[in-house]
Amino acid sequence: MSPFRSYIELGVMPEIVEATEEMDWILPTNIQAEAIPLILGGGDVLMAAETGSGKTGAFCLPVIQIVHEALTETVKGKPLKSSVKPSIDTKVKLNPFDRSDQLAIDKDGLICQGREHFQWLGCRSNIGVVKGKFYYEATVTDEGLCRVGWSTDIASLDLGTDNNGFGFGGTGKKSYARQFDGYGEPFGHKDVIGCMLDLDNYEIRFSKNGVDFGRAFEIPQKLRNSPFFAAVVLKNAEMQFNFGDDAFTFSPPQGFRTLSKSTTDERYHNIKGPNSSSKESRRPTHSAPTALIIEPSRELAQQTCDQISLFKEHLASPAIREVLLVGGENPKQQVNLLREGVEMVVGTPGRLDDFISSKKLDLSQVRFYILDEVDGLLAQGHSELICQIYNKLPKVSTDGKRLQIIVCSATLHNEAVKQLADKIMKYPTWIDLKGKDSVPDTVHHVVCMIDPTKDKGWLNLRRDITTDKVHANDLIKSTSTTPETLSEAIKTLKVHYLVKAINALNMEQAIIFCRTKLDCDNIEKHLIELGGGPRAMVNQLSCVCLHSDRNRAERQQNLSSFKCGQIRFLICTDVAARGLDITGIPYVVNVTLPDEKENYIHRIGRVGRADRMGLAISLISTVPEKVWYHTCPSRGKKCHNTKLKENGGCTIWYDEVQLLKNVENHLNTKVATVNSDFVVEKTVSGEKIVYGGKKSETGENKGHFEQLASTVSELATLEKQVQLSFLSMQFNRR
Ligand SMILES: Nc1ncnc2c1ncn2[C@@H]1O[C@H](COP(=O)(O)OP(=O)(O)OP(=O)(O)O)[C@@H](O)[C@H]1O
Repeated sequence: MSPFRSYIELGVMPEIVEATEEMDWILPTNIQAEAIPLILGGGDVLMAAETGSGKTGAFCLPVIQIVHEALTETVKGKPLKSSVKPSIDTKVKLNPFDRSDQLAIDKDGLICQGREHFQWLGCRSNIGVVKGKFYYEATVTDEGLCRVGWSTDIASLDLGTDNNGFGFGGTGKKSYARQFDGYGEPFGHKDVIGCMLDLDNYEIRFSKNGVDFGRAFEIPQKLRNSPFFAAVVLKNAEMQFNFGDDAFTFSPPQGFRTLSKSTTDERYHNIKGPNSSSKESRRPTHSAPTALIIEPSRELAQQTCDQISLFKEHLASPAIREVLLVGGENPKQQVNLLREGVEMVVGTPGRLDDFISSKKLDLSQVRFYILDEVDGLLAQGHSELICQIYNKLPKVSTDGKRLQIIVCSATLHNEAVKQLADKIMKYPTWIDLKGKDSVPDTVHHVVCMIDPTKDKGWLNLRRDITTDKVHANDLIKSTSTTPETLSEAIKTLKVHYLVKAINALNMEQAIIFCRTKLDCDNIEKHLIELGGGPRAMVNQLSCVCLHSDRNRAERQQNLSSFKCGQIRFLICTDVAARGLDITGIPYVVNVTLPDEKENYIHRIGRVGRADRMGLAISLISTVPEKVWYHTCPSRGKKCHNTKLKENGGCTIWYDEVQLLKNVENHLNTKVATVNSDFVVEKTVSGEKIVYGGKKSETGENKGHFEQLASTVSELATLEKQVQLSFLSMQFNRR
């Protein structure tokens, strides 16, 4: 798709476009150009795109638009729209209003998919028949368990488990009233099952790949006046249906007709469906949002919430109300806000879990379930919560719209995400701009190897630099080269090298990532001793910390003073690795590599955003470092157990050389090395790159306008040629 389509062309409403223009978003980014139409079109979407590529806008813009449209209709009391109106539809399809919640049906109503491993999910056709002899075909399009057949409209969706439905299952069994008897033969992937209903002789039979197995059931007397519908039930399987609109794979037996050719007097419409004629004005339900967005950190949730309030700025009344539900905020205030009414909720897992389980948040109206930084949420252990929330969401809303699920991240390429998508998403579209996790070309990243066997400087630094006390019980001797001594040496050298890098590159601002909260605190302490710290705003080393031991107010305050440039250095744990968007930050320093390679990509992606250039430097120890790994109940509070984890303690040996290899393998690239003088001379077209500056200014890449320039000039030349040839034709005619 061309990256030059405007927001209007993508279908975004003018009021929202006005807001994007005020933010200087002239054209959609590539991910926005791909995702917006898909979301507006009602699809489930998995968005994989580099850090800083504009994913927040890609999901927020279309969701806000749909939420606003729905709200306007609700408040004005317009008739509820329905994408499928079973009572008037003349085409035979699977009925989305007569199915198990989690069963997915494609838009044509001919394919259905159940992804539950432990639960049967069923569905029936929208049109049934009351007389005649009918045939349809069902093909197994994905391995799994399935039963097809015929049932009345009051039968259980778990076909064949009550007195109103007749099924034939893949294990070669027919079932009625929960009685499973051998019949025909087993079937599976790619087999075509013919389902025959004979209401002249009151019998049901089945065929497999054209082989008729003969009578399976005699329809009992009490059901002979009931309408019969095509029915299916699946367990982690998929089936495709042909009710006769397409040519059958195997011809129906003599005398049987297709369901789609049934006549009006033979037909019976399933009345289950949305109330398509309600004109009653409805007020939005309190505490019941239309969109639910989950973010892995409070800061990111706040940021997304702020973006929503910018995007909705010019939307006419009724106004969309967004509520932030994160820990550290007063829950009473949050409850009050919800009670006033809410359309969009942005929250973090813990607080959302609290509010949902205590029924303070009503999920009955949710139409959009959005998992931002989904792999991060899964890595934090929230897979179960995500599924629990999903199970509570309505799969079709009161106005007949299906639940849409959107997940995104710069690092979507992992098995856990795929498994989650299989479980909860319905025919999702993958938007994968690169096909693998990658680093944007605006982000340069280098490593500086630190070898304590060569750099003995740590001996003199020990008294000035506080380390994490992992070696409090070890004998650290200047003369020894034991792993413990080298590990302690590296802890000291890392802090020293950090300050060296800051000075060498004359860093205006940087985000400094540490592995633990304690490391953050120790570095802050050291920078304060050097004259910096939170209160030394004008100092070269002014800094603040951001990690989960700091209270919400301090975290907010620290982030905002860093964002507005009052403070030069933000020292943080991986709590700030993902999503935080601060334009123009020139540098990231990884004092220690993260243990998850994905977080390396997210951390370094805090620079090189919104068309700016950025440099990430990782300090890598050439020797193993012994670090805290608290598994104790207190999670490290007052824990001094320096024994290794395998010996019942709370430490591990950390191997950064291996971690670097993992990152390099994942990105399929070698990360460049810099010396301890930190001279990083990157030039493009002879010009030195200014980190923090605009990419287009450095000449490395051109912005949208510059990219368009050559096309525009080509068009101008073409237009001139056309005009000249037109004039010459006119001239020659005379
Ligand atoms: N169409 C646009 N034109 C100009 N700037 C944009 C556009 N879309 C987004 N941006 C800017 O790009 C920056 C990055 O956007 P965003 O935070 O959505 O990235 P992301 O893809 O979510 O990154 P991450 O993976 O790190 O979370 C933001 O500063 C945002 O304002």
